[in-house]
Amino acid sequence: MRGSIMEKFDVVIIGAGPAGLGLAYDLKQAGQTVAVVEENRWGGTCPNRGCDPKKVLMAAVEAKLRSRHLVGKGLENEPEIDWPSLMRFKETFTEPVSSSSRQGLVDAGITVLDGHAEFVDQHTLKVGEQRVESSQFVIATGQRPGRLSKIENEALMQTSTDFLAMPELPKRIALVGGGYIAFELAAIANAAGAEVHVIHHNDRPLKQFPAKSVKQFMEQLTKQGVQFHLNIDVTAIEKSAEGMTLRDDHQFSLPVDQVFVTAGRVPNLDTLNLEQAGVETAKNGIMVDDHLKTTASNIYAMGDVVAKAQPKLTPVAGFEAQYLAQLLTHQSSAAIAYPVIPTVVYGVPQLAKAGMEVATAQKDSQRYEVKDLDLTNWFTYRRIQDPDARATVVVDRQSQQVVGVVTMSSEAEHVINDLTWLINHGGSLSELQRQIFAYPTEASDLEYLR
Ligand SMILES: Cc1cc2nc3c(=O)[nH]c(=O)nc-3n(C[C@H](O)[C@H](O)[C@H](O)COP(=O)(O)OP(=O)(O)OC[C@H]3O[C@@H](n4cnc5c(N)ncnc54)[C@H](O)[C@@H]3O)c2cc1C
Ligand SMILES: NC(=O)c1ccc[n+]([C@@H]2O[C@H](COP(=O)([O-])OP(=O)(O)OC[C@H]3O[C@@H](n4cnc5c(N)ncnc54)[C@H](O)[C@@H]3O)[C@@H](O)[C@H]2O)c1
Repeated sequence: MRGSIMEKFDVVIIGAGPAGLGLAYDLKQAGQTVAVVEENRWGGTCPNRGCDPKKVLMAAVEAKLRSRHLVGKGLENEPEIDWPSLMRFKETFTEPVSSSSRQGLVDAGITVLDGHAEFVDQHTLKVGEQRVESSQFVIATGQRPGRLSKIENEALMQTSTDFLAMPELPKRIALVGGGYIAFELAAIANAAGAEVHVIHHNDRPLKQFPAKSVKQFMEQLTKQGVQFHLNIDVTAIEKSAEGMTLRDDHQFSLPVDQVFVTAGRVPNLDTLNLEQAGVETAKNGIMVDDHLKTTASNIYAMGDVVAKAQPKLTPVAGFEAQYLAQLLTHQSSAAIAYPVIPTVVYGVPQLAKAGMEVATAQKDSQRYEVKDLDLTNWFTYRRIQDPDARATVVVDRQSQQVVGVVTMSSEAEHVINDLTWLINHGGSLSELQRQIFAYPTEASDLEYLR
């Protein structure tokens, strides 16, 4: 059966995550006819099973660990995390997301299509039994957790989505793969009382950050109780009466109750029938040019599904949506130009970075100065008794502009936003001394970054 054909749209967006939703509203406001297709929860990864629920759980972790640092210094006890109650609190955020995201589109006059989208040809999409025609398409289908198919009984491994919806906290947890997600989920489960193991296949977990900073970060998490197992290639999971045991091909054997795969995410492109539309892909996503156009002239892609050098994050997806809104409404024809993008690994402490890699600066020491600062005794960090607070700042010797930062502390999310703003505005460290920041805060401390 050919299926019914809907009206022809100006733009059809596939995927209702932060990228898809942002673009849909902007195009509609500019007078275009727009449809959005979603096969799962409206709102996408970030508010349903990513950033937002994770950060809600992190609020309890922050309260607990920050209290721990002040026991005997004004506080008597460290609070305990009640997992079921924390999850109920999290659900007050996640539960309404899908229906309110969908309804928001309907209220704005945007057509919503529930179901899996796949291309029939360059101008036609199939959503269930419906065929949808459009002048232009935008693919914003995001990523999903990658699997480790070579591991025996791999199906026993759960994903970050399962973790963020766990009604009960298992006693012993293993996370296989040491990236952003593993470190954050480890910090949460450990603070909530589980025995937590992070297993990584080489000696460079969190490889996006300098090895020295990752070592300092791991030392903090190890002191809290997280157990790291480096250079271990898990090859099998055996189910037993007590739970399950992870093994490698050598001596490694680890009994746990639940295992999560945290070994990277893969782009959602394999079931889109992209070859029918002439859209080419690379290993890490859909190939686009510097206008986010795919190899098909009327099809664009944005957000996590794109093969790109930039980190795959919500504000990057939002930035690309804003860019495409300008391009598709002919308000701009310029190539996309990303600002410096900050990233944070959440926990207590947090590890954050922005701008030039420290290793790149170290290779050109004539041009760049790398300042390594121990912030632990600065007022901000002493006040909250942060056990270890650090910053590495890269400065261009000639212009004195700050070009890169890595920082670890309980305040790192704020420090990195302040310094990313400085980097993007070509500011120097002395610029910070000419500002009046509210005192005493982490921002007013920045004048000591000399
Ligand atoms: C555990 C976790 C924590 C994270 N924490 C952070 C964080 O702290 N900060 C941060 O910036 N980023 C974080 N991220 C990343 C962030 O969630 C993503 O960068 C962001 O959601 C990308 O937005 P997107 O719109 O490109 O894709 P998504 O949000 O993934 O949305 C894509 C949508 O497309 C739908 N879809 C896919 N295929 C089809 C199809 N064929 N037909 C119809 N619909 C389809 C999907 O169901 C999904 O709803 C985290 C991710 C995870 C998993
Ligand atoms: N705070 C944040 O901003 C945040 C938080 C979570 C996720 N994210 C986004 O989601 C993305 C995916 O996160 P992620 O942690 O899944 O991926 P990741 O790419 O950050 O880390 C996965 C790690 O697993 C390792 N690995 C791969 N195969 C393995 C194996 N067989 N055994 C052990 N280790 C293995 C990889 O070497 C890699 O270091 C991030 O890159 C980021 O874009 C961002």
